[in-house]
Amino acid sequence: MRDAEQVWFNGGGSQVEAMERAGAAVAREAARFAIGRGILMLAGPGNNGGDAYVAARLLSEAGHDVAVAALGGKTEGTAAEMRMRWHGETVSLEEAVPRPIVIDGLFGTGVARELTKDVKTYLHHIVNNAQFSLAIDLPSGLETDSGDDLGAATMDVTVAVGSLKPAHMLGAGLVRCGHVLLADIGIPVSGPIWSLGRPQLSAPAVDAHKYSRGMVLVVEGDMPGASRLCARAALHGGAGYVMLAGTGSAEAGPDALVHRRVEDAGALRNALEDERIGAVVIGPGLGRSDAAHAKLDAVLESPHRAVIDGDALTLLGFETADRLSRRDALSVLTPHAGEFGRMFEGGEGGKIARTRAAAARSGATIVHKGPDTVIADGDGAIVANSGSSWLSTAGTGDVLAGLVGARIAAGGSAGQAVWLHGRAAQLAGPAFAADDLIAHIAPAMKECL
Ligand SMILES: NC(=O)C1=CN([C@@H]2O[C@H](COP(=O)(O)OP(=O)(O)OC[C@H]3O[C@@H](n4cnc5c(N)ncnc54)[C@H](O)[C@@H]3O)[C@@H](O)[C@H]2O)[C@@H](O)CC1
Ligand SMILES: [K+]
Repeated sequence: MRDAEQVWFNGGGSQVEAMERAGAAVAREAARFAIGRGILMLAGPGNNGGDAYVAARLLSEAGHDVAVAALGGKTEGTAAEMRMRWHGETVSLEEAVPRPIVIDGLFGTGVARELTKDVKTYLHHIVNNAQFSLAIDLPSGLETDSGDDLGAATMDVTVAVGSLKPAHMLGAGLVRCGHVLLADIGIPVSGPIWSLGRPQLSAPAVDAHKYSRGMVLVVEGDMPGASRLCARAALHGGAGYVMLAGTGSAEAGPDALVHRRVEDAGALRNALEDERIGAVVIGPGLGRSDAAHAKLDAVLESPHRAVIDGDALTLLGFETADRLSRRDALSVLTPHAGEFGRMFEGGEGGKIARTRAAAARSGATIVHKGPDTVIADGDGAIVANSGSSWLSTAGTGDVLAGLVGARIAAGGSAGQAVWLHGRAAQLAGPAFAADDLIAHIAPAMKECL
């Protein structure tokens, strides 16, 4: 957004015009919710406050009852001009009395440090005593690139100005923002970071056969249930052929699943010689024995696309970037936060920046899981909000790994798998077990055809 604004200013756009548009967008949304109730507008010293003064003026002109509570200190630049154009009631934040509607324009993308105790106390008191709260651009006290909480209050609605910022989809922002509305202010925005939308998929071609649909080999581990969940998800994720390669202890599950006896890494290497394989999945229930390690080596040394999950990520540890950057074929890693930390310790910035850096170092696509899943590769990042907090149950990661295998074997993307997984969870409703999730993948896919 910062870059987009700069380009727009260079092309003759003015700060005043941008702020008028932002304030107008906020006033439009606020009016829909206010329905005649009194409005308290909180205004800070920067441009977020500038937006607030514009919105206060426009709402007041439209007949709303508006008071402004201004943060002490000097207002600068365009915001100062907008403050001068506001002729209504203004009190200090300390003096402000809560009103039914609160609009928070204290700080936006410019918040640079923890809110002071005083500001935080007043802000929370006012928001908690309002019937409805709306944040301009971001809840004040939410760090824009990481979603870190620097003292923000939880809002009902946040009007994102011009584009979504990472904090609308990451970390504490998931709770603090409430419902996010995106207001177009006529400034074109583009960049390498996206939010995940519903993918467009197509039905198999008329001449499709099981191998052209994508063959997925799932390496069975010490916990056969996990491998089986993964393989079943791959079947329902659209793969044409799914083979579970192991010692047969997982021999159960749908008859469509092909079991191949693979005792050790040597046998796995033989199985991996099949050129028809579209993707290999290793990690779900794999275990961390020497035998598991040897199987992982066999997969990494194969020329196939690979999905690396669970124990396989822990086995790789700090060698991940080194080993994966030597692979020619696509590798997709699906770590949760703990596994990510064991592979790529440290790293600067928020989840998006850290995941992009790890993708650049390893050459892999990284699906950094959580309620704010970040999918990064060399081209950029896509952020996905999970779809359902009920996904926080054992086995859902195995299902995702199988789905990623199915989609990349079919020439699709990890993002498709993440979307299908989240949507299947929504369709499954509350308190599902990972097994049940699989039955909802096909209905989720139907929405993409
Ligand atoms: N640049 C533009 O022309 C546009 C900016 N827009 C608005 O401008 C916002 C960004 O404006 P700014 O960059 O001025 O930044 P903000 O208005 O978010 O905040 C910056 C100000 O807050 C102070 N500050 C930061 N953290 C603080 C803390 N913890 N305690 C006390 N003071 C603190 C800073 O010293 C600075 O004065 C966006 O979020 C959006 O609302 C919109 O008007 C659209 C156009
Ligand atoms: K704000």
